[in-house]
Amino acid sequence: MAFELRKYLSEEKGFNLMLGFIIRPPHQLLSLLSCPGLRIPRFSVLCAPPRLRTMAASSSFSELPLVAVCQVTSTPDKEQNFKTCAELIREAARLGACLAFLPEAFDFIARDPEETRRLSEPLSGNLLEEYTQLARECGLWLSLGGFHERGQDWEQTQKIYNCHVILNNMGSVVATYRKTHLCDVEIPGQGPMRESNSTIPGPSLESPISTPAGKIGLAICYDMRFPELSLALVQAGAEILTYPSAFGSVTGPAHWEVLLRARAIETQCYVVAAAQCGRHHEKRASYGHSMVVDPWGTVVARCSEGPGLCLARIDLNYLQQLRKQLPVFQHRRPDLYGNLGHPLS
Ligand SMILES: O=C(O)CNC(=O)[C@H](CS)NC(=O)CCC(=O)C(=O)O
Repeated sequence: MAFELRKYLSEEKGFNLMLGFIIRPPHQLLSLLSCPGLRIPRFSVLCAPPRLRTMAASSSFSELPLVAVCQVTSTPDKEQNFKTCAELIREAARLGACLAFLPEAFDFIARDPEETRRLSEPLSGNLLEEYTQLARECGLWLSLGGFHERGQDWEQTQKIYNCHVILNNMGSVVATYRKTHLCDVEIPGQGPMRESNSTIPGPSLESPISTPAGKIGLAICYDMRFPELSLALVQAGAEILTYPSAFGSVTGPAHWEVLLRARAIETQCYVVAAAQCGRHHEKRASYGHSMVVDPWGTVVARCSEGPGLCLARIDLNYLQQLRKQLPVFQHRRPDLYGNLGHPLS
């Protein structure tokens, strides 16, 4: 994959590339591609390792499903945001991804709750229709990480749901999850976050959804702070956990990577976190650092600064092997602390 991509970027796009290799236990070979001079769409690709065992088996590394993680700076301009996301999604399709992940608030980031309400749409609105067409045109599955959704109860409540939508490659909505933990926090230096001013918490968790890359468990941003949720999702069969985010610029450096890697290690899942980055408007900025973590806890792909995308291969054989070698789910003691993360009904 690295070489295909390298060839594509250097021959067709004329980019200068650096290729590096890092060898680390357990016998993983990381191939690193980085392209410092790129403008949008910019790539930072740290490819999931062609593990020696996988290489020895019949399936080759380049046959594993490839996923793309898109990083953007949403503003209140919905049309411009769509253009940026569409460009990244088309690039992901050209690079051979089967699934592209967009961050929370990929549709817009407003200046205040009033503007959030005004710009919101129902799932049956124009914006979702445009993404439906895009998914079809590109033949790509899409994780739309946090759509400001006018739900059934909009007329009474005048509040929205923060809705993670999965579209299949025909553009059909195959899963929705409405953010259950709302971010009402005040961190010095970051500006207050009062998500519940405009948003209603979702009523339920959703069963993981089968995709060409694996079974995806749905969550959003602040949800990553609640391991009970990730344990519930993995016990319901998740292989990939997703945390599309607009993470704060103060909590980001301290918590972002640590939380994502912890969720990956304790659930033995891949973790995909598409993030907002940079300044959205005068009052708000996000941390960025979109990444994919493998079930061992290794960051196998990460975006560089600014809008762009990164890619990773999902190796479910490796995941199964690791779960056998390190069987933490057989070692739990619910008699001592209850069954945190009940299986979903
Ligand atoms: O406001 C919107 O339009 C979309 N929603 C968000 O951006 C939400 C609520 S303000 N952001 C987070 O949950 C950040 C969590 C975070 O930063 C942390 O857990 O440290």
